[in-house]
Amino acid sequence: MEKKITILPGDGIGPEVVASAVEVLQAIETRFGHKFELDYALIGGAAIDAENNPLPEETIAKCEASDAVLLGAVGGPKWDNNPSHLRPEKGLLQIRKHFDLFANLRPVAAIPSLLDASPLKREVAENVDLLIVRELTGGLYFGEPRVLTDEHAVDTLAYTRKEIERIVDTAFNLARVRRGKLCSVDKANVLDSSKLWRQIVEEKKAQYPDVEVEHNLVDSVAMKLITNPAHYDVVVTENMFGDILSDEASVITGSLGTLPSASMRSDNFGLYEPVHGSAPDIAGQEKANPAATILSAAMLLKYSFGLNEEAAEIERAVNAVFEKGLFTGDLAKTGSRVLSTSEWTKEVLAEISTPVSN
Ligand SMILES: NC(=O)C1=CN([C@@H]2O[C@H](COP(=O)(O)OP(=O)(O)OC[C@H]3O[C@@H](n4cnc5c(N)ncnc54)[C@H](O)[C@@H]3O)[C@@H](O)[C@H]2O)C=CC1
Ligand SMILES: CC(C)CC(=O)C(=O)O
Ligand SMILES: [Mg+2]
Repeated sequence: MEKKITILPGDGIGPEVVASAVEVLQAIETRFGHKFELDYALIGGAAIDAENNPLPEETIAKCEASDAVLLGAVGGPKWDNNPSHLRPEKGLLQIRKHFDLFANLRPVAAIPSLLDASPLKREVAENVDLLIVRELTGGLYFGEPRVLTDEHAVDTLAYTRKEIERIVDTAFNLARVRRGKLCSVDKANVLDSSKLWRQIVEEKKAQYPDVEVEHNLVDSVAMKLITNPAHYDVVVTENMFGDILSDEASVITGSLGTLPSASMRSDNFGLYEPVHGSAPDIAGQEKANPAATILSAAMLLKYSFGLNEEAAEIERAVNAVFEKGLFTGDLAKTGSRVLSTSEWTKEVLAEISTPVSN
């Protein structure tokens, strides 16, 4: 198969974890005989420094000419005091909006060999297999008006019926091919946008009689997600609620460095990125865990290219390295050996180039 992928390394640990994922994609090319044409472009702080624009036209053009996009992360203290139109995060929000990537899929599954790394008790973390479906192009991160003066600031949480319907349909369809359970998360006791959200989920229920639906308020979900995460199958929610809950869910696997994501629209085009940010505290030190980005590349192969066997091979290789007890610093136990980003990546590459013996 011949495909074009735009690579957006971004800032902080972004370039480090993306380099790992690119090596893994190249190993998959070799092993399975595909051709992935990779084209690099700027986003975030790196793009502000080079072009004074967090999302240059050239980056958009390259992504438009590709079949999928792989992104690292954006942001860092260097740009923290920039005006909002020159913030690295603005570039990320803009690219999601430009490509109408309304469905952010964030799977969180317990990894047996990491159960000791999780701060949760083994019996709480094991058997977790949930999918957060986060609305990504509306809600609090995009609503107008926005105002910022020294005396007054406004953010707006707004949704149209169409925006809610399409993310809710996506979540119902994912629930029916998983375990048939959907939890819609809102704040309908306070927010009118949540009242409409809940009403639409109720209306849609009849179209999906095979899916069991519950409504939960976001504050109690924040508690239940770490006291009883195995309760959840598919969780659908507003943009910022999903952002917060998915970082929280990283305690289930023990590190943000393990959680991948896919940002999709209705066709096969997608942008794939780890759930974590640019981690300035460990950037440039070879400390980052590249698993989340490597697993995001696996999601890319599966969702955008339909390469299920290749994606499964990446997941197998990552799990095999964990099972050998090989970890970067975020997951290593006190006193045990810590692998650098590139050492850990080499272990994954060795797994992929060694066909499994049965
Ligand atoms: N998608 C994106 O590009 C995102 C960008 N950001 C930006 O990133 C910057 C830093 O934000 P933070 O709140 O610190 O969140 P963060 O996710 O970058 O880091 C939070 C903590 O997790 C650790 N961590 C994150 N990824 C890791 C990995 N792969 N391996 C090992 N440890 C890892 C970091 O070292 C840090 O202690 C900010 O500028 C923020 O705006 C934050 C979230 C998402
Ligand atoms: C710019 C932010 C919304 C990025 C973020 O935290 C995320 O998408 O997880
Ligand atoms: Mg986030």
